[in-house]
Amino acid sequence: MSILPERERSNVSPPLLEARGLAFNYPGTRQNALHGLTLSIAAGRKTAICGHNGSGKSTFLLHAVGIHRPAAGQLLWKGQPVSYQPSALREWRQRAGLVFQDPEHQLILNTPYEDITYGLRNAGIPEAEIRRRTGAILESMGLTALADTPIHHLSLGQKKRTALAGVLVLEPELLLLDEPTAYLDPASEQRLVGELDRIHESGVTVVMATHDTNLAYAWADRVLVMDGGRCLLEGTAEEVFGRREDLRSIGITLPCLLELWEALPASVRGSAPPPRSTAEFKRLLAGF
Ligand SMILES: Nc1ncnc2c1ncn2[C@@H]1O[C@H](COP(=O)(O)OP(=O)(O)OP(=O)(O)O)[C@@H](O)[C@H]1O
Repeated sequence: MSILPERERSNVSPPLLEARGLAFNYPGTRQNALHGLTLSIAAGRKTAICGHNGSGKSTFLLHAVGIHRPAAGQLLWKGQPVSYQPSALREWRQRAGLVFQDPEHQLILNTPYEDITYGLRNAGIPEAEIRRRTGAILESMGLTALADTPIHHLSLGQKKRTALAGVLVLEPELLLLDEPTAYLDPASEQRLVGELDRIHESGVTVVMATHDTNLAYAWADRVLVMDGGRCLLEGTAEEVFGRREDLRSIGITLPCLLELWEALPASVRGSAPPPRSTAEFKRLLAGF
């Protein structure tokens, strides 16, 4: 099956991050985790990367912050090939931050305060500035009261927010999150999505890898679909989720809202574009 990635059409400036033909396999494995992966992350947008287990989403994110290095192909940052020299890597990881799926893999110190300050100390930021930035990020993430609580006493949602704070405090241009809502209850998920929207509104480009097509459809303005280490579809949420047969053929479920919308008689749907949220759905139905 061949579904070619759609080209970025509207952006004249180069993408913030671009992967061209990346190939990668883990030591001791035969199958390529990335297999000619070509995709672009547009600056200033909210991008969701969808794909089922093992499609290569996490492996791409690890390339996006220079933790893995491709065996073939190239990564470009603002149109320039990235460098793997130690000083360039350090700078790259301040501009692009990754929040891991499991906060246990990210949080290494004893308390949120210690963990959040760790990255700033490594970056050589003066102590007064460390205190100012850490206080501000703890406040904005609702973690001030937990600043000195042992990490192992925090709930999963609090650990996830701490891991996110530790990345945000470095003021990245690009924030990447691997399955940020996994295992969160609906209220914690809603809170996290609200936080991601505020971060995006402050000018940060946000990318999340997720299995959850409902979330991707409601949240993202660009969606990429990966399968077998490649990017098969790339476009707006409407464009990508409009490719129903392509998605079904690789086992990706359509967002519930779209399924429901399509189940309505054409006379009810009229010419309105499909709703992106439950509230919008209700508003459209109330019009009939
Ligand atoms: N540390 C590792 N060692 C060996 N193989 C790995 C390792 N990590 C991932 N892989 C393999 O690489 C491929 C891509 O995995 P990856 O974790 O990138 O996919 P994913 O889309 O993020 O999956 P999931 O949604 O389950 O997290 C899979 O075949 C996986 O088994």
